[in-house]
Amino acid sequence: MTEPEATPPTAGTATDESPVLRTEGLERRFGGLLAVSGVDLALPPGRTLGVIGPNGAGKSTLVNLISGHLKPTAGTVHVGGKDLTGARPWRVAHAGVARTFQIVKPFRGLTVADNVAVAAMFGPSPVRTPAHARREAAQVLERVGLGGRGDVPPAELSVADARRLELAKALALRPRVLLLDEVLAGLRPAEIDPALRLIDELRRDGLAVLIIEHIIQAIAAISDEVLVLHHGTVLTQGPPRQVLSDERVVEAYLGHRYTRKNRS
Ligand SMILES: Nc1ncnc2c1ncn2[C@@H]1O[C@H](COP(=O)(O)OP(=O)(O)OP(=O)(O)O)[C@@H](O)[C@H]1O
Repeated sequence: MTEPEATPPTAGTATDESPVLRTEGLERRFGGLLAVSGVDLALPPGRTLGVIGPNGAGKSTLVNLISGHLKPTAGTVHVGGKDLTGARPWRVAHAGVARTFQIVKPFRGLTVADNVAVAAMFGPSPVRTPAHARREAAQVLERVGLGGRGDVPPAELSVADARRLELAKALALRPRVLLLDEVLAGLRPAEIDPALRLIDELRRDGLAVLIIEHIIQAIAAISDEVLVLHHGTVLTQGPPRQVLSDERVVEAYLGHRYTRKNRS
């Protein structure tokens, strides 16, 4: 019998790496409502998972269960092989998971740079001096395109810059997993492409990215896989092209206007 020809590994992909984030049977009930039910996901470093679904599908609840802002009623969350099911947010952050919030949450009394420096000081690495934290903050602000805005109060930022600050605070924690909850919301069309490029650069640097987003073209452009939530359960998961043409996804979420527009 002849041996099958070996297929060389694809450069730059991380499919063979073990997942840095894994959930199994994740569930959250609110009284009689099953907001999230039986969600299994496995996200390796250097990959982006897009999470989509109708309003109320359970997307933010899923992120809150991973980040420790909500406790699951069943199931598990592992980060880097460590069981963090039901752990508090600071423990999850120390294990390398950072997140942004749908509604931005800066410390209003601090400058933009100090908001990021505070995040840097609470990161998983050993205690840093304020001067060190400020230097890190300056680097992160540069990276997200807020280099010249460190001295202003967050209230003076535009919607796009406020979202950049939210991302900078997450990155200052030096995470391995980045959870992005609608970071593109409120951005003007011209601001979306640079934001997507930045997220993709972070993925190429080795971060595992989970992004919730309603802008389907954006999700399709940057996700390696798309997971569709519907009534709290996974309707389907797979490569963007396959998922976005799935009749069940069209029926439950996208609508036929989307498919007609994208076929023409
Ligand atoms: N703290 C809570 N208490 C009770 N019900 C909640 C709570 N948080 C969320 N829910 C309910 O759980 C379900 C899932 O909500 P979730 O916010 O996760 O949906 P979503 O997919 O993020 O929606 P959207 O796209 O509108 O942000 C909804 O029915 C919501 O009303």
